[in-house]
Amino acid sequence: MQRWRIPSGNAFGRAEIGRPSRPSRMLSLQAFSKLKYRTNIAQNHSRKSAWTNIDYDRLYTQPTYNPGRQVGPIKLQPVPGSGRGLVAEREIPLAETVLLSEALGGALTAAGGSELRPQHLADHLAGLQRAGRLGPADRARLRLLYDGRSAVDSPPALRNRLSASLDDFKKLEDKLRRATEAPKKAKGKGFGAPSSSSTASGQADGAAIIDVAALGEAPLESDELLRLANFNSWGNSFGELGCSQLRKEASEAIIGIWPEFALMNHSCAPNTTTFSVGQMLLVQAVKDIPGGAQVTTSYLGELALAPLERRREWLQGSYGFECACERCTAEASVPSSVSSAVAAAYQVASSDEARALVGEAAGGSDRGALRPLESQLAAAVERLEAVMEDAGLGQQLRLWLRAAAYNAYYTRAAIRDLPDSRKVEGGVDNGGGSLLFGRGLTAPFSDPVTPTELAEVVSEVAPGTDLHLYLTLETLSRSAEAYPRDDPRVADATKACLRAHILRYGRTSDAVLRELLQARSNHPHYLGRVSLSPQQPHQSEAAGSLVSEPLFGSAAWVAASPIQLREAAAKVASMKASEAEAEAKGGC
Ligand SMILES: C[S@@+](CC[C@H](N)C(=O)[O-])C[C@H]1O[C@@H](n2cnc3c(N)ncnc32)[C@H](O)[C@@H]1O
Repeated sequence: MQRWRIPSGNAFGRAEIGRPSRPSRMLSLQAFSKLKYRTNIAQNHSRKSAWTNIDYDRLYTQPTYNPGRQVGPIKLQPVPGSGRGLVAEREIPLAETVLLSEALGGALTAAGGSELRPQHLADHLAGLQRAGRLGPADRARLRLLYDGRSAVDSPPALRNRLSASLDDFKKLEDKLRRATEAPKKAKGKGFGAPSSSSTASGQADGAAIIDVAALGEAPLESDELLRLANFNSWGNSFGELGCSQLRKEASEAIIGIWPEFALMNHSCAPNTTTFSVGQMLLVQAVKDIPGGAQVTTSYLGELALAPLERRREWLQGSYGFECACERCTAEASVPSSVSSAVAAAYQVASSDEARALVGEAAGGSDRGALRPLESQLAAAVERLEAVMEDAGLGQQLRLWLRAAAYNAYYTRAAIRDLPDSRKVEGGVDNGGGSLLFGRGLTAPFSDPVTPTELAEVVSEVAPGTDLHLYLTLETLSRSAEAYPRDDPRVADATKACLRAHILRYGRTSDAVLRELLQARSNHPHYLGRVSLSPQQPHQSEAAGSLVSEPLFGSAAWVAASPIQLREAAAKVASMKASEAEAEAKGGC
């Protein structure tokens, strides 16, 4: 489902990733184990027993450890307007595992950084089927998933599939095994529809029955496989950046269908995060999910940080539904002064001109060229803050709206903290006026929204995701560069960064969490993103050392988002090429 690519196009990417050569500065911070978040989560855990016996330290570090498929306290039930959805059977506390799922037929992998699309997966599954490695049980499981046809217009068999219960899913494998082992006996014993757990036999409530054997009998046609891959696949262009290093596995691109995960509906402010560990897909609760609430994921990737219209347009185009999640509904209800301020701020930061300027600055050209852009960004962000204040919006909604205009906040902060601009100002932490802002704004952290708060904005809409971890690491990098180590602002940024990692990895030990964080921060992908400064600090390191300068020593990043950075760099390259061409022509 998430087919987005944070870690991609990385010039420094390697398939095999070694261990960092020396510890990162940030990780020596004393405050680590005393963190409030960590303590809260630990208390939470001791209060409520986990439903699973997964040993997370082993899962994250040992490729041979496989706790097998685990389905948490969730059930499948009809959700008005969304077909079926997964619902918590009881409270699922923050940092608990919701699912650990195995890919149907096995996930498809490729060299790290590759872009694997649903078509690739459909071809892979077709190949498995030809080779006899996608048998009746797998085919039946696939045919229980949503394939883009609406429940209303579909034939009766499909309607049954749309209302199948998760309990049925849990027991399906057994039944399918029986059905395939003794086809004659099992034939006609169906896989039942209604959501009560008594449907395990498939004969409850007089509901129409799906013939299990028949469901898996016919081979899947290529168009059917593509539809299933389109609506149900999850993928990433790199395997989990921390785990793959600790497990000493290649961080490969991956795409697959994890059947239980494929039953999860989307929210623009989800309560879970999802990532692959080897071939398994792990879904973790990133909020306390009350019993009876829907368990949601985000299909958006980086678009979680885009305005309502863009998100809706993309979801409609990719998945065929209009999102009416809590966040979308709340954002749709704000006064037009607020929605136009969001759109304006987003537009300033996303324009081609802005990207080109930022890209040029990243390439080391004159920072002064950024001043007009920086003023525009400051004005746009301040206007948004003012109209939200005037409209008396609540804190939650303000966070969502800031997330929708995140590029503006982030680009503004990124430009402000460029090394050269600090030189112009005579030091970032002097509290003096900024030449770049020139409007009475003083120290960098005097913005209405501080960079650390900004990182927390991401945690409202993309908690525990690659995006969240990446951006909080960048924020920490910037703070560590800008302020003395014992400055409270560095401690704040550290907390935000650790919180992101804790949300993702959940019930792991401090020691392994620390290693995961360090592995991610030293990953070549991250360094690739932060190395566009003229100094290229990490390249000065001795040959053979994978990681030279830890992320936290570098403030050489400047992009509004990874995608923007990539696009900006491309734009600058093409502008330079045209200039060179024009010059060459002029010369002739
Ligand atoms: C991966 S499936 C999710 C499970 C699906 N609801 C089912 O019944 O099997 C994706 C499809 O679910 C529906 N869906 C997911 N999230 C939704 C949402 N927030 N609002 C409306 N429909 C949604 C859309 O039809 C989407 O294409």
